[in-house]
Amino acid sequence: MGTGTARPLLRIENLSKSFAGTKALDDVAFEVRAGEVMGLVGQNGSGKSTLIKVLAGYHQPDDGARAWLDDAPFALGDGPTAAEVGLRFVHQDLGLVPSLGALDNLALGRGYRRSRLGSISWRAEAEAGRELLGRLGYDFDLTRPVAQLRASERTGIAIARAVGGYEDGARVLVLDEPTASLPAAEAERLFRVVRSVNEAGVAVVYVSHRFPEILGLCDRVTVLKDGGLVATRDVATLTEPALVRLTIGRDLEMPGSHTASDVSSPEPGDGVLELRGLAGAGLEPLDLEVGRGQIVGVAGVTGSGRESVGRLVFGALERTGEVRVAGRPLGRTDPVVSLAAGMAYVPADRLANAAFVDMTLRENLTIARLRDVYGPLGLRRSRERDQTSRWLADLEVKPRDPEARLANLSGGNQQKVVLARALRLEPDVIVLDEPTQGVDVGAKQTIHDIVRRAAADGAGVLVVATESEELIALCDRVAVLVAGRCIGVFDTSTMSPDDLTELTMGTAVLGAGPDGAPRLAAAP
Ligand SMILES: Nc1ncnc2c1ncn2[C@@H]1O[C@H](COP(=O)(O)OP(=O)(O)OP(=O)(O)O)[C@@H](O)[C@H]1O
Repeated sequence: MGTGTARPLLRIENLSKSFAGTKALDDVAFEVRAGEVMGLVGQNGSGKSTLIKVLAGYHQPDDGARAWLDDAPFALGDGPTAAEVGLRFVHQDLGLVPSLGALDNLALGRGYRRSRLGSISWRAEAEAGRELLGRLGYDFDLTRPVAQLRASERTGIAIARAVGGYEDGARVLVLDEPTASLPAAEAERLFRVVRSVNEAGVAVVYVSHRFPEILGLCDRVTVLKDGGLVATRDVATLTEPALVRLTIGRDLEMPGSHTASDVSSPEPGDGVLELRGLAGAGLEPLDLEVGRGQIVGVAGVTGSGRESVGRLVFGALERTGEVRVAGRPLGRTDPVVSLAAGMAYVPADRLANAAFVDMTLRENLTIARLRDVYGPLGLRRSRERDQTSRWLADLEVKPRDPEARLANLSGGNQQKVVLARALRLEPDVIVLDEPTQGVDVGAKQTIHDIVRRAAADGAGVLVVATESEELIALCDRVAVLVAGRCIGVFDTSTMSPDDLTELTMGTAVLGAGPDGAPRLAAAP
């Protein structure tokens, strides 16, 4: 935690922002004190990103908003002014060029250091880059394409680029869900980076749906709901349930433990999804079976092969081995073949791979199967709208308007629409890659319930996820990948999230204790 003082560094008052038909922010006040890490939380669509985008100058606020840095007023809604007063941003899309190394990415925006003759001074670049990333605790090859680095290292580069050498006047660093796609081990590393930036005198605004992070990292937290300010609290006075209550206005129900016994217990061999020697893209041959009514997870750190599994199963990546759906092998490696066989897939990067951002929610939802919204006179909009409205209500999507454009929804709400499209197909097999990434605590529970319901209705579900808590809460069994290889498929009823994290890091193995019960031991 930071060394927060009572002195306000950044202050915003009367901040409202209206979009056509939506008031994304309504008379919000927000303050960051010198030296502190300030959390910003709220349900999907509560206005967090809008607040950050107004600060960054991407959106103009409505009239009446006022802001100060160190008691000096400045205009909101203007990018150069934001940069000038010392506001720095790392957005969820880190804005890195994947094929370039850290040095080139650090130079993006500011330009390269040059010799007196005007040529790029690579030596100066390398020294400065090494020094800067070294201060944040990183030591990797600065010329290696960032696509080949760990996710936390990429985030580190984006942070290093944002704060520069600190000498260039960084006062407040805003991090928008920096750990959304980081597994626990890598998130820990990032926290150290955040702390070291903070200790160097830069205040931090930290946006996250992961409340343990907020409680562990922040000094204070501001909660938004429906565009309005709910509360600002010292985290020392809060517990996780209390923060949940402030955020969603109610307690979380205790997760109902999912058991496949809700439906007829699948017999061995009743696998609706069978993977036989599935391999490709960093994954060594994997055997796995998912029965009807079962939810099976895949865990692994970045680079373990986890990222490829969903796409390999669905046929979106070239694979070897066999994938069977309801006993029948999928002939070709082709998503069209997988869909026709009764498999639906929700990819992790929904915007790049699953969303038609310029289309309406109705179009996004029904596009995967139009036959049941077709009548003799063509597409029946009213039927489409009815179906869409039902799904939007079921998943608590905001706004509930089937004619809203997907681009205008908050990130978490976009995720729900993409998920609804897959579930609407009533598939035999559902493959979910990071199903609740960027989704708020309440919506996460809703999504888990819906996935459980789909399983109870007889689907087989494969969930690939970075969060151990999520896998333990949702799955019956979890396959753990380490360095491309599956080290075992574990029963989640005997395992804690920490056990699972340790297994993914290769620092523990699961053996049998004296009473025959599974127990963790250090890896040999
Ligand atoms: N460009 C836009 N046009 C219309 N409405 C928008 C636009 N951008 C955001 N909104 C709406 O403003 C509200 C706040 O969205 P915002 O993205 O700030 O939420 P958020 O708290 O960041 O959510 P998440 O946790 O899902 O990222 C939402 O109802 C969203 O649909």
